[in-house]
Formats: sequence, structure tokens, C-alpha cells
Amino acid sequence: MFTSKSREPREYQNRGLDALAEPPEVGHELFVGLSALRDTLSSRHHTRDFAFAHARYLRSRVLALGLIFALLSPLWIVVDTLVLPVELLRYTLLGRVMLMLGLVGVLALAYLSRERIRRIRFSAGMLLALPAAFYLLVLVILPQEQLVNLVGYGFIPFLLVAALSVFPFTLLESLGAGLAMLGLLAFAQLTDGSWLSGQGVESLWLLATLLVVSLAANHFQLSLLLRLYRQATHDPLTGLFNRGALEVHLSKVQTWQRATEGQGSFGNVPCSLLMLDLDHFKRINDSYGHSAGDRVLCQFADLLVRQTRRHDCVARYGGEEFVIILVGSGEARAMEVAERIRYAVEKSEFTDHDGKIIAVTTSIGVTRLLQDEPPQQALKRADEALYRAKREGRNQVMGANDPLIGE
Ligand SMILES: Nc1nc2c(ncn2[C@@H]2O[C@H](COP(=O)(O)OP(=O)(O)OP(=O)(O)O)[C@@H](O)[C@H]2O)c(=O)[nH]1
Repeated sequence: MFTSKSREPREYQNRGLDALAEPPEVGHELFVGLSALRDTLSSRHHTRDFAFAHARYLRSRVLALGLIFALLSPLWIVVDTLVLPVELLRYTLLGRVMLMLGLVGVLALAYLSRERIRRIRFSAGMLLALPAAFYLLVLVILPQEQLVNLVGYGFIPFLLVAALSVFPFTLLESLGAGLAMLGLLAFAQLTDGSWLSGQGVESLWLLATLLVVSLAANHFQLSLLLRLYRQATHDPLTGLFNRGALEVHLSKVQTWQRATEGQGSFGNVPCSLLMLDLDHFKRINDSYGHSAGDRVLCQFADLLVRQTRRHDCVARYGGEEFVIILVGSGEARAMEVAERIRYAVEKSEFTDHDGKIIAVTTSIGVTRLLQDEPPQQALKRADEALYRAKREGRNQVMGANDPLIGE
């Protein structure tokens, strides 16, 4: 089986392609428990598509918790008024007003950042950093002898570490925030003189324990999110994108086309669609069994991923039908790639479970993806071309009669 990888055209590198998903790994297993540690430790291994789903989820948490913090903060003014001497009130009041303004800013930022991953992460970080900074400021500004009058401030590090468990943070993110809270508590103890006292050590121990519980909650929350995401968007047999995820991805590619070239100038950023169907697949099932058929589908999927580039997208459209989006490839180039794939399939040694060779061929329909058309329309054109390839004898590539193509 040949495995050549074509190089990306230079002009399409570094032009926002990272905003598109990477093709999923073939045969990637759904995982549970400890094996998910790699994915919950940091976001390094997350695909761009999951990063968007993750950010959307994070955003909803930021909005919910930000609202709770913003409401609780002014309520605590009542407690301050009851317990603090008047000369201290102006400090804490000023701090609370600044905290509330900050929280409103975080809420606004999260609300306006629907698809902006970095901004959403930043707003989540600020949501935790603002109350911590408020507490730190109170500790620094108030005279030491007045610190005993503070009621309900000492629990801020505990509240924030507990809040970590509400967010689907990665373990490293939570660990960083948790260590910062432990540092804050240590500073508070050094300031009020309880450092290394029995009560001080107990508080530190409690906060560290709470952090471990939050980290466990983060791990399970994030791994569950990943699992649900994969189940919703990936075909369990081949590990490729499923039909729903493909359609979402098609729209994203079109958005990228528009953003790259500007509205109305379609034709300048060519992208193409390949629709592939295994020939006489029913016969394979009938002759070798359904499970050998499944094996062929996986081998076929594997070949498609190896024949395409990282930014292209390979999806299982249904049954023995697959779709490839070639990003940055016009019709002529797409026909070449399709022919190369057809040839590779013909020459490849597909095998059943006993290593018996199964002859497999594929028919392919090719069309251009226009940036302003409904994705379904392009899929329909590719399907019609595929149908003609089947009708003309199978094991061949057929181009669609594309409208308004100007390469
Ligand atoms: N093993 C296996 N078979 C599948 C799967 N999904 C669909 N099929 C089979 O794929 C076959 C498709 O058959 P047809 O639609 O008649 O197409 P074909 O035999 O490939 O013939 P042409 O497409 O006309 O070349 C059916 O027998 C389905 O049962 C699957 O996930 N695994």
C-alpha cells in the first residue's frame, strides 16, 4: 500500500488553517479512567474541534459562576457593615466595588466570546483571580491588628479551590490555580500570625485535600466531556468524523474560505469534496462475513487518512460511503488526489481476519466546494458524480459538472 503524503501548498499555510479541525485518529479508542490522563493533564493533545466544544462548555460555567460571584459579593457588604469598624469599611467597600466591576467585565467578556477559545480561558482564569486578588489586597492594606475583625474572608481560597471542580479545567490548569491559592493562604497566615500554628497547618492541609478532590473532579469531568464529544462526532468503527460532524466541518471550511478571501470572491480559495463508495461491498460481506467487511472499512479509512493531509478532513458518510474535504485544492488537484486514492485502493492488500486478501476497489465523485453554497448542495453534486462513476463501470473517478468554477 503506498503511503505518500502530498505537501500542503505553501500559500495556504499559516492562513487560519489551524482554526479547522485535524482529521481524527483512525482506530482511536474511547477511553475511560486512567488512560484518559494524557487528555486531561493538558490540552496539548486536544483537536481543534474539541477545543471549541470545550471552550463553549467552559464559557457556560464562567457565565453561571460569574453571576453567582457577582451576586454574592455585594451581599457580603451587609456582613462587613455589621462586623467591621467604620474606618475599615471604606477599604473593603472600595475593594468590593472594584471586584464587582471586574466580575461584570469577566461576564461581559465571556458573553461576547462565543467562539474565542483564548478569551474564554482568560475569563475563566480572571473569574478565579479577581476574588483572590481582592483578598490579597485586603491583607496587604489592612493594619495587622485589624485582620481579626475580618469575617468571611479567610474562606476565599477554599471557595476558589472548590470552584475549580465546577470547571472542566485540565489538571495542569487546576494545579497551577490550586497552588496559587495555597500560596495565598500561606501569605494570609504569615500576615495574621497563624503560620505553623496548629490551626494554620490544619487549614493548609484542608485546602490541599480540597485541591486533590477538585483535581479528581476535573479529571472525571473532562474525560467524560471528551468521551461524549467523541461519541457524538466520531464513527465508532473507523474513528473518523461521522456525518453530522462532517456537515459542521464543511460549514467551518466555508467560513474559513470566506475569511481568507473575502466575501463574494469565491473561486479564489479552492476546496474540493470527494465522495467515495466501495464497489460491490455487499459481495465482500456476503463472501467473507460482516466482520471481515468491518475490517475492510477500517483498512479503507486508514488508507484515506494516510493519503490526505493533516488539514484535510476524512469522514464516514454512512455505510460504505466516505467523504474527504480537500482544503486548498481546486478541481484539477482534487481529481489527481482522487485518482491516486483510487489507484492505491486497487493496489492495496485488504485482508480478512485470517490474512486472506480481499480485492477492493472504489468509485469516487469529485466536486468543488463553493464558499457560498449550502454544504448539502456540494454533497449532492459529489454524490451525483459518484453515481455516474458507478454507472460507467465502477473503480473510477468522475468529476461533477461544477457551476462557476474559475481556478
Ligand atoms: N460490514 C459492514 N457492512 C456494512 C456496514 N454498513 C453498510 N454495510 C453494507 O454495505 C452494503 C452496501 O451494499 P449496496 O448499497 O448494495 O452497495 P454495494 O454492494 O457496495 O454495490 P455498489 O455500491 O453499487 O458498488 C450492504 O450490504 C450493507 O449491509 C458496516 O458498518 N459494516
